[in-house]
Amino acid sequence: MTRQNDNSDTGGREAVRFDGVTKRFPPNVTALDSVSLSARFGEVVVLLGLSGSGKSTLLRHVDGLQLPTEGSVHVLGVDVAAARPKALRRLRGRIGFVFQQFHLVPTLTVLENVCTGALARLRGPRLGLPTYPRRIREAALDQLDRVGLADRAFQRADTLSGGQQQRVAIARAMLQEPEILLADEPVASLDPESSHQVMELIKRVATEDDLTVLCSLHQVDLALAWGDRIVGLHTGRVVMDTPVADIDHADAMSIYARVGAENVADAAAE
Ligand SMILES: Nc1ncnc2c1ncn2[C@@H]1O[C@H](COP(=O)(O)OP(=O)(O)OP(=O)(O)O)[C@@H](O)[C@H]1O
Repeated sequence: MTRQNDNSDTGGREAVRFDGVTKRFPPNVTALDSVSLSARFGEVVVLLGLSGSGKSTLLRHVDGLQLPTEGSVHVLGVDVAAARPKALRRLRGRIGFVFQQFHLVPTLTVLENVCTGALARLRGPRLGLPTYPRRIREAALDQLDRVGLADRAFQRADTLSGGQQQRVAIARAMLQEPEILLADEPVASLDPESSHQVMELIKRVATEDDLTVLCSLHQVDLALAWGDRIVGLHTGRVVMDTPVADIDHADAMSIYARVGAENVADAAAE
């Protein structure tokens, strides 16, 4: 599926834009410091940085879970801080999430877990697979097929491996037909092989669906293998914003070296 984007509400090809975003938490933490960046449709942007550098805070600004202390965030053409509750709800419906801990319901079947991705679009609670409309069940099965797990549809979610559970979580997110996918350390709990499989899948769905992905990672090799662009954060500042094609492993590692990172920031400012 290739989405035809209506660029009238997306400000051209930008799906996400941060302009001078600073986020402070009391009493004196600056989690984001004058962050400006943008992400285009279909682009996989990987956020790298030390623990505490601001990656999760940045992701939480995309769906308005947190609002900037200064600056602005535009997502799919919507000024997130200025959006009314209804507009914010609608915007959130266009954003999918994948988390480190998968957040599946362990006792439900794999297929029902995927179906829950449609809950925001359905009225009223759903208890049990038959309570979902047939078209949702079929679409969920299609998404499971896409992530290579259609044959596991009727197993309990907790009988799957970690890598498989994350693929189910991606199928659930994709059932929502999002335009943006936020992935907060999606492979942090996985072994190296499963990590590559999950990142390969994220890259594939992004390409197929013209989906914008913002994904925080701690593994430079995965960022280089599956990202289109790397944004490096260091104490809340963007110290690198570079297409993957233009950097090598050593360049990317400089994000983690305090002195190296500051040099990159200084060079970028010159
Ligand atoms: N709600 C909050 N209240 C106070 N401080 C916060 C809050 N959320 C984040 N912080 C602080 O903001 C800074 C950035 O945190 P954030 O979680 O964004 O980093 P991170 O790069 O995602 O780290 P990790 O890789 O460990 O997940 C940290 O100093 C953190 O303690």
